[in-house]
Amino acid sequence: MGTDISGFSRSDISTVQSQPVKKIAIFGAGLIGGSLALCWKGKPGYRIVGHSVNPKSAEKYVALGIVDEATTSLEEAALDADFLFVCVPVSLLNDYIDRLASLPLKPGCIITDVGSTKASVVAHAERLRLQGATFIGGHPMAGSERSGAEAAKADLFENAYYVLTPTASTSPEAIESLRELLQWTRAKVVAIDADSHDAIVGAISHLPHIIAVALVNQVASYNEANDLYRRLAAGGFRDITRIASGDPIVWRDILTNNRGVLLGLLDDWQREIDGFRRLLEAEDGEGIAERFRAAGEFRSQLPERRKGMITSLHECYVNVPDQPGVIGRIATELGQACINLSNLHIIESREDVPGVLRLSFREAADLERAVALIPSLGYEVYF
Ligand SMILES: NC(=O)c1ccc[n+]([C@@H]2O[C@H](COP(=O)([O-])OP(=O)(O)OC[C@H]3O[C@@H](n4cnc5c(N)ncnc54)[C@H](O)[C@@H]3O)[C@@H](O)[C@H]2O)c1
Ligand SMILES: O=C(O)C(=O)C[C@]1(C(=O)O)C=C[C@@H](O)C=C1
Repeated sequence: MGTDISGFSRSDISTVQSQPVKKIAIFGAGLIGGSLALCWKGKPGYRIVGHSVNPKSAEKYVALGIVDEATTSLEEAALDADFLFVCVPVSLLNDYIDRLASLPLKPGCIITDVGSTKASVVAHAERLRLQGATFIGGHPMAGSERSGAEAAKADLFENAYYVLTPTASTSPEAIESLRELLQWTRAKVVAIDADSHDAIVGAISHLPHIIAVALVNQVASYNEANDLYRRLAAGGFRDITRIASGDPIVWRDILTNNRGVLLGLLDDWQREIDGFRRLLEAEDGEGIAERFRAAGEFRSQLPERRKGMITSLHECYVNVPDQPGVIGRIATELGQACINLSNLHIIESREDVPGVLRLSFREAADLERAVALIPSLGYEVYF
């Protein structure tokens, strides 16, 4: 098995587990791969193995507590994995999928990626016709201008959308299995086709990155003659340009991969800017105000991400057998003991397989009392 670089082991979790532990392999535990790993790390029933081509990075993944084990061997990471997340820059995705496809993979395993563009990787995996494995394209619609394992955060995806791009040949069972695993990210999982994904994400993510970078570079060129540009830059400039600090390689790959979509979007952008230019030339103040009104109205309809709302809850996990009435019994016993349960979530529910319940409480005292009560009902409880 993969080299446990730090000697860290999750045997504490696996010994109390009655169901088979699922192995999740993360190829490239940077900002996105590392944040995903943290969603499952330490949760009952999962073992997270990180892969990096660089031994120092693999060591860092373990030292930062992002994964249980890490290895520089692609084969070791992939061996027996139930889920394989390819989290490297877009230009490397097809190559990783080729290499994974050439390895002895666990029958029924799911390979997915997190790339910001979907059409090319989905078409590539489709052409490859993986033996015994299913590829499902994925893209969490959350991120940051930071990069690397140090920037990874367990709550990065909370309440964000997580797009899956299955094709007509993807089995519904495989989609469901991936959806179920992604529940731990607390993202809202949606499925759309890869081409629509690239068209939409081109407009709401890739084009804004180009605009931010162009604007920063325009101002930087004025600043060469006068440092006051930089020093006076305030909230407006910072707000619109935060994303210009994104990782150059990650963004090089995204933009070149979505080139066709972006060239069309840049034509539209040029028309939009030309429209502004005409309003200014005509000194059409009302026209300008109207553009602001329309933009403000659309912007006010953007979905609000209520991040951090759920993480303030106190939670525990309970192993439950696959028997009718068990969930109701636990909820009733907690109610009778006046323990306020704020949420109950079934993490795993398949015929003949024990399930895991996630119980959430607003008050730490309620959690403590539940943890004391539940073992007396005959169920294992852990955090
Ligand atoms: N940054 C974002 O906001 C964001 C959001 C959603 C999805 N994505 C996508 O996620 C993927 C990873 O991006 P990230 O932001 O986590 O970047 P990152 O730089 O934080 O992580 C990239 C990972 O890939 C590895 N890697 C880089 N070059 C490599 C190479 N030549 N060979 C092997 N491994 C290599 C790095 O070691 C690192 O682990 C990209 O495909 C990106 O499009 C990014
Ligand atoms: O918040 C940021 O910094 C991001 O750039 C995140 C962002 C985006 O454009 O919204 C960037 C790339 C993605 O693939 C998904 C999300």
